[in-house]
Amino acid sequence: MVSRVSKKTISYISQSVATKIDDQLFSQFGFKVEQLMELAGLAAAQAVAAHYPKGNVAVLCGPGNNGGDGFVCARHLQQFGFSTHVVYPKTSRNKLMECLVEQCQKLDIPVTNNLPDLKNFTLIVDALFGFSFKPPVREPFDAIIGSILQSGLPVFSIDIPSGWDVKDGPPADGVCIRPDAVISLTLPKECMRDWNGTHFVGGRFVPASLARDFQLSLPSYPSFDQIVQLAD
Ligand SMILES: NC(=O)C1=CN([C@@H]2O[C@H](COP(=O)(O)OP(=O)(O)OC[C@H]3O[C@@H](n4cnc5c(N)ncnc54)[C@H](O)[C@@H]3O)[C@@H](O)[C@H]2O)[C@H](O)CC1
Ligand SMILES: [K+]
Repeated sequence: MVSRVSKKTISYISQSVATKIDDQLFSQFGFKVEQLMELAGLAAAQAVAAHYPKGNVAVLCGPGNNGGDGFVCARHLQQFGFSTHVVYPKTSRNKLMECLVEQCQKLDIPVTNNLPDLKNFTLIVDALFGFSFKPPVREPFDAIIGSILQSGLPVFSIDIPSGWDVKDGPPADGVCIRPDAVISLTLPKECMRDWNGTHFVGGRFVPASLARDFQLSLPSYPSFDQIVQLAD
């Protein structure tokens, strides 16, 4: 059972604060992106495993670090006994992403540019875009999101439902993910203020001094838990 934390006790942060926190974690606190991505992806996998029965999961991975979280999540879900398939429409030439692809392939997790036939899947994990998304969705992602909406499958979004404006949330008429559940990393972004669906928080790595500097109210994680679930 994942511990509950009231949404009223934690901060909601802007795109620029989220970016500055990341920059400080790397430049002032000695972290490598791989370390934070591994913790973020593991937290996402734990939230999926807590909320859904084992099944056949298609993990949509975008070209940035949100996509990186998705690769890590797919790998951990496979270890947890889920069957996972990564959809990676736009290959990044950066070394970290190449290693993440190889790690999944060596675990016999298929990594394809295109969507597989979704009729045999039970869940979609959305790791297309996170807090650096700038609307509107550009191709080929618009068609992919359209297919996901048509599939009717439940979607679990990592950090931000893809296609949502990081501040203002879902576009009135644009293509975007309509999630069943979300995990916010570090803290929820502003677009999540009015979200009343299932909402986890993970990313238990922010040093207390950084939280003080940014006046962040972080969730109080119990014991050695890596995720909490928000309640009213
Ligand atoms: N401290 C933390 O919480 C950590 C969070 N992590 C994850 O990192 C993402 C943010 O990653 P970033 O690389 O900055 O950007 P994104 O992955 O959000 O997306 C950028 C990527 O997407 C392309 N893009 C942007 N807008 C569009 C568009 N309209 N259409 C198509 N493509 C678009 C852009 O070109 C980039 O390539 C955060 O959300 C967390 O998930 C870290 O893993 C660790 C620390
Ligand atoms: K996402």
